[in-house]
Amino acid sequence: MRWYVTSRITRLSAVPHIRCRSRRTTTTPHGKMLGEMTNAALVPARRDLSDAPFLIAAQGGRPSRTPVWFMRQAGRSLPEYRKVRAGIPMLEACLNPELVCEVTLQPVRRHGVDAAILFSDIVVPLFAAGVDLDIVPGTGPVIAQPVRTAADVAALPSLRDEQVAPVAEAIRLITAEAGDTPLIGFAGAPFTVASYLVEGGPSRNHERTKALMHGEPATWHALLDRLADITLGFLRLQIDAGVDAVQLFDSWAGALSERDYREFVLPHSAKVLGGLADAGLPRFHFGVGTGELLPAMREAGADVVGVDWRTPLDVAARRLVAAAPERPAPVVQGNLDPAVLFAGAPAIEREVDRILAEGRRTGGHVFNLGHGVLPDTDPDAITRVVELVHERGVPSDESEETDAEAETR
Ligand SMILES: Cc1c2[nH]c(c1CCC(=O)O)Cc1[nH]c(c(CCC(=O)O)c1C)Cc1[nH]c(c(CCC(=O)O)c1C)Cc1[nH]c(c(C)c1CCC(=O)O)C2
Repeated sequence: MRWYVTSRITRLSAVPHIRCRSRRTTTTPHGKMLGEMTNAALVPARRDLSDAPFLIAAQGGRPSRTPVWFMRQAGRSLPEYRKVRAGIPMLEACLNPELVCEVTLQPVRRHGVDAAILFSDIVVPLFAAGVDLDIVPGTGPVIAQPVRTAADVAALPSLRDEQVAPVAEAIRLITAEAGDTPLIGFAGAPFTVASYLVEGGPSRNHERTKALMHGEPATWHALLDRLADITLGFLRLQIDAGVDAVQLFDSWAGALSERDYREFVLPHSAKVLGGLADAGLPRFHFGVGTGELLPAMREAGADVVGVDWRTPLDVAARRLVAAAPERPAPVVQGNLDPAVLFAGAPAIEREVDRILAEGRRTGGHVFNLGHGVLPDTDPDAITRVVELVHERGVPSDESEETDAEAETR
């Protein structure tokens, strides 16, 4: 039981720079909050966002402008984030609805991005389920007792909805405040979450993870199956609470060969993404260094494939078309190198123009970085990218055939 989360909410309500206010009795224990939430009368109607460029592009339509948002847009690059987070541990922040709402909306207010992404972390559902872990500043998630045996896997707790009720509450606050800006929900994919659980923390080579995968495949598949269930449940809760799209982060999948990805990872990510198909929301799927995996990641059930800066967007689109010529032209997301934001205005303009041109030769483009915003990034550089994308990312000319369309002909 982590009642401190709710008691902290009460204190935060008195802090003037938090704009998001819960109208619910925030001191209510989680169990009671769930009781209230499952009452259909309290669930707000989903917003009509049919004109939102982000959702139109994600569905392969032609938006009025190229939509843009940034992975890790909420976070340490923003002084207003550092101010509200001061003294509050990361996981505690992620389970505080008012704070989550505030931090999620900060980059929307400042930069004018076309989508908000829920402020959370890939280990939040594990933490909420009772796994002993922490997010250590400058390091990332650290697991007290790494999961390495069949007995460890069997001992993993399941996730009950009431344990992440503060996340659902945060989503309701955000969607009430966000006007016509779509909200992206997210979760870590089974492989990337497993990597933290097995290694015990961040890892360069993922050697223990790969040892389990190859050495004890039955234990590996049991672990990923458990994680797929937790991830699917967490994303379903987010969808029920009102998110407008979801992104599955398989950040470290690029460490795998395509063969290993297909055998050891794809079926479990497909369980998650396939399990959300009936919701009818765009599903984004992203990893770093995944140039060789893009078709397999799409096959796992992605509507939009995220691409890091190593693979040009038009090349990515051609690979996706070649692998699945019968499918609609692929929609891609990306892929400005986050380090370019440190390179000054001329370099930023040049790179934005190049990426917009490459994005026109795909079935649809959602502008983003190739990975998350780095903590020391100048926020003005981010705002400038948004302005440039909105000014120059005109919709592709209807008469102009994209490379992807030409290949599908
Ligand atoms: C691998 C991964 C993690 N977390 C996440 C991933 C997948 C995405 C990716 O590849 O970047 C997902 C994540 N984590 C966070 C978000 C926020 C939403 C957004 O604005 O995109 C998202 C989408 C907040 C966060 N998650 C974390 C922070 C920093 C903590 C802080 O501000 O104190 C934020 C804003 C902590 C975290 N959590 C994790 C790392 C590597 C770190 C950074 C550690 C550090 O450098 O301090 C694990």
